[in-house]
Amino acid sequence: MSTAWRAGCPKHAKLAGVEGYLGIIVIVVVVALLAAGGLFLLFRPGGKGVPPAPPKPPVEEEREEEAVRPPAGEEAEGATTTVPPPAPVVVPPPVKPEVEVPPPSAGRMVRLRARLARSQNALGKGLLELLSRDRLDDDAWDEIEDTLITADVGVSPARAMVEELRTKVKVLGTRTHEEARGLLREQLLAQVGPDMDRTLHTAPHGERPAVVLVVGVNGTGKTTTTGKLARVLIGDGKKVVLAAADTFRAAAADQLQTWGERVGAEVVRGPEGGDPASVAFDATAKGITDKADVVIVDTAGRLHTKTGLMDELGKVKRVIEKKATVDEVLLVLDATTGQNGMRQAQVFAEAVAVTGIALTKLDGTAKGGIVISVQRELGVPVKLVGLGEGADDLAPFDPEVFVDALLGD
Ligand SMILES: Nc1nc2c(ncn2[C@@H]2O[C@H](COP(=O)(O)OP(=O)(O)OP(=O)(O)O)[C@@H](O)[C@H]2O)c(=O)[nH]1
Repeated sequence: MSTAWRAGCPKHAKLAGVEGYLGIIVIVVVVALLAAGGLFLLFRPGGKGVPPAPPKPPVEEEREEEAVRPPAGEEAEGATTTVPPPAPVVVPPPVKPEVEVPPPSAGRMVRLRARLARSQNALGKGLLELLSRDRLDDDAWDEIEDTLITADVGVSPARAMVEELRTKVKVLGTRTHEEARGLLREQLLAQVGPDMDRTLHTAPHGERPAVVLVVGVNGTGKTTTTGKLARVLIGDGKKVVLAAADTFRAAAADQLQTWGERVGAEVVRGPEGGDPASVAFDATAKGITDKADVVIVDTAGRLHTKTGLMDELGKVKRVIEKKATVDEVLLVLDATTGQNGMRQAQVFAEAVAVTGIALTKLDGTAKGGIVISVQRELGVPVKLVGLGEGADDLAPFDPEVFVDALLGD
């Protein structure tokens, strides 16, 4: 039945009216349901209206991600997120080694006297024991002489000492331990030479610094002594420039550089294998410009031929003397090398006019007598002694403190 037909019949017209109402109600309900659904979707917790709080990944992960994030230019094409520019990299300023203020040198040997314990036992105590005997026959005197020779005193100084002691003991007759000690002290001191001039000449000459040339065989402690000496002088209030003129070994220059940085001394160095004289010249010039008090020149200690050595050290000295005066030529000698070391030292002494000896490693030998023999053979005073590997283990040599340390209290 068509709709036109239903409208024509009254029953059907009533029915059509009811159907119309129902349709409207259905439409209203559907619309209401749709509206409610939409509102629900819009306002449900976490819905589009309230942006979800960004998930908080663990802090560690975030850092890792940052670490691998490529630089802005390398971002993948098409990426829409804007990455903040990388934070500027802060490069910490180079750490300057702390400059140490060394203690002044006065009284150092007294502080270090315990380091002579080895020599004390072998030389001092041994001799004192022999000399304190009631009866001193020829054998006892021979033993005294042997003890002196074994301790590197040297044959002729040992004989001279025994002769003197024999005469004194005869006059004195029986002696107490104290008297024997007094006798020995007097004799040892006479041999060490209490009146020798041991001044280290480091006073500047007007505008020009004093120059100290350090020579000696490699391994004797030359570079270490140069560094320690710089500390001694700086501790005494002087301004120091160091010259790394041992250009044959880069390690020697590095070692000196480290010393310089620690104590606050400028270090002048040249290219490896370069001319040592040119480094010495530059350092002297720097000493003048910087108004330094002292320039210390660490030279190479290659023991080739005497002529070669003479030429090399002679040139270094001549070149320095174009600008200043060489006030000291310090020969570094290792006390533990005995007669062999002495022969090598002699070659240096013949090549250059040595003015003083720095006797190193005196703490490592029982043969303290080397102080006596080296002065006698080279004819120059021991001015400095090395009594350990520490930075402040170099002391101006003091004969009385030395002899007292040998004999013990
Ligand atoms: N026990 C002791 N060791 C010392 C003393 N002086 C130096 N030394 C040590 O001796 C060694 C050699 O010292 P260096 O200064 O390198 O010797 P060098 O003569 O300059 O030798 P090169 O650098 O090869 O030219 C180092 O280990 C020093 O620490 C000292 O008085 N006592």
